Amino acid sequence: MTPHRSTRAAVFSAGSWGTAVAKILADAGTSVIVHARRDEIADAINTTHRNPGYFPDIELPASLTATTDPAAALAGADFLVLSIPAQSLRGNLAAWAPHIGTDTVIVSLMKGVEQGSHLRASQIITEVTGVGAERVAVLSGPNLAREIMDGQPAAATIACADEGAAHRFQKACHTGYFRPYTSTDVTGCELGGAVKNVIALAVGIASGMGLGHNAQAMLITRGLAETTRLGVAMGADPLTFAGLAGLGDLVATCSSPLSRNRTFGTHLGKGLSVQEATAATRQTTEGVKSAEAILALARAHDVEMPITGVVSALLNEKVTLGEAAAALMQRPPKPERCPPAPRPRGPPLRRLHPPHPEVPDHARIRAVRCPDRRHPRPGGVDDHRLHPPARPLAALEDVLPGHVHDHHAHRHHQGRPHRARERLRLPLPGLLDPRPAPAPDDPRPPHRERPVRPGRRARPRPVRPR
Ligand SMILES: NC(=O)C1=CN([C@@H]2O[C@H](COP(=O)(O)OP(=O)(O)OC[C@H]3O[C@@H](n4cnc5c(N)ncnc54)[C@H](OP(=O)(O)O)[C@@H]3O)[C@@H](O)[C@H]2O)C=CC1
Ligand SMILES: O=C(CO)COP(=O)(O)O
Repeated sequence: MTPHRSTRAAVFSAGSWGTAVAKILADAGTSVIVHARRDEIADAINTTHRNPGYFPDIELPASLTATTDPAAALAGADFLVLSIPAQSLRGNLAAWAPHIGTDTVIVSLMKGVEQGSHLRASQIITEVTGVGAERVAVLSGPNLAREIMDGQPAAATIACADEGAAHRFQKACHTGYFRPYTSTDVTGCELGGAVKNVIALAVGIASGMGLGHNAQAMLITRGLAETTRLGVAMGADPLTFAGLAGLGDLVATCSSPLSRNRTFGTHLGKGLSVQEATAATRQTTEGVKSAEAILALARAHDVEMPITGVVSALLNEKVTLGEAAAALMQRPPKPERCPPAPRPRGPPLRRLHPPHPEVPDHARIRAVRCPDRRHPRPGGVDDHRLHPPARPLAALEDVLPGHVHDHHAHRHHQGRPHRARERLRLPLPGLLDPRPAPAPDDPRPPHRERPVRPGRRARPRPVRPR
């Protein structure tokens, strides 16, 4: 926490999080210049040391200055800190790229996935600027900007393929109230930040519908499970999702009324249309724009994300609130965590994991396959790719056409009415169908045990993919 004014950071955006991170950096002793897109905001920061657009009541450090000129902001910058809406990153960055220095480390604060390309911010940065992964970092964690502006303690994770770059930014933003940790798991940190926004929408919806803390905790916990599944499939370290950028951010966002995503969800849960909820929201709500892109990633990686699926369907106004809740609750029963998976037969893993520059091939394969098949996979994640769900997701398939990849249903139910599907077609009597969840169509118990001969110890039998 030693002052180091010789370190320079250019923060691109004078929005909520950009302003808060600029303040953190300045308080940590870094020399900071903010790039605002509006003259009046830049002028106010320079003259009154306040940001009237976002935090009119908070005095900013006097050392913090602002400009609307990207070249001036980027001159001599050690760090370019980006904090604009993820969907607007590509176009803006293309205009700023010529001014980025050859040694400048680019730090993304953004928690969204681009529509159409389905890329995360760090990938867009690499693509647009041509800068190598060793110079692209992300900062993510439970960081509600308002609390940080009030000087309340918080922590975050800075991830970069180059640990040295992460350490340098850690030093540049470490203050008495902000404690950054480092990591090399860029994919995991970014996915944790992007998917939690969608889960926060779901929790907000539940809260707006008047559902209680049990329901909200269920969404948080199962939301974490589906985030981890996607992350592991994309080469992330499962343990990242137990950290600040995973569970930490998920809990903060899903439980705080300060969260824009949770608040947007609450509006929907109270019966506002998507259009009305958008009109009631002034600031960036990344989950609304990212839900469909995240679902597309889930499909591409053959991962189940039922909560993201229903949120996306609600945002597209394809289902009602009651149908969405029923679709989640009437999914066929399954174990909370899948047991150790056998070595997968069928298509090689390589086909399911398209190469990615950030993750060496051997690491990707190690992340999902334990060399000793008697042991759980690292992190014990219930990973649909290696252990397909015992029963189909037919209930969800009806409300989310095309989402569910259901090998079991294809094998066993072709040409026959599906009980779960039939059930959903019935008009829902209330918010939730009070009838019991559909009985499994598969008469086999989830895990058959072999009869054990006296004197011999039972050994687990490899589970056949269904
Ligand atoms: N707020 C928070 O607590 C946190 C936010 N984040 C993430 O930070 C990112 C930014 O969010 P946040 O600061 O909250 O958003 P805000 O809505 O508060 O601010 C957005 C900023 O981006 C600018 N902006 C908006 N649209 C465009 C555009 N099309 N082109 C260029 N600039 C634009 C705005 O300028 P103007 O004021 O002129 O409209 C403003 O400076 C998001 O990805 C979010 O998920 C991450 C952690 C915490
Ligand atoms: O990312 C955040 C907290 O970590 C902010 O969440 P919202 O964008 O939902 O306000």
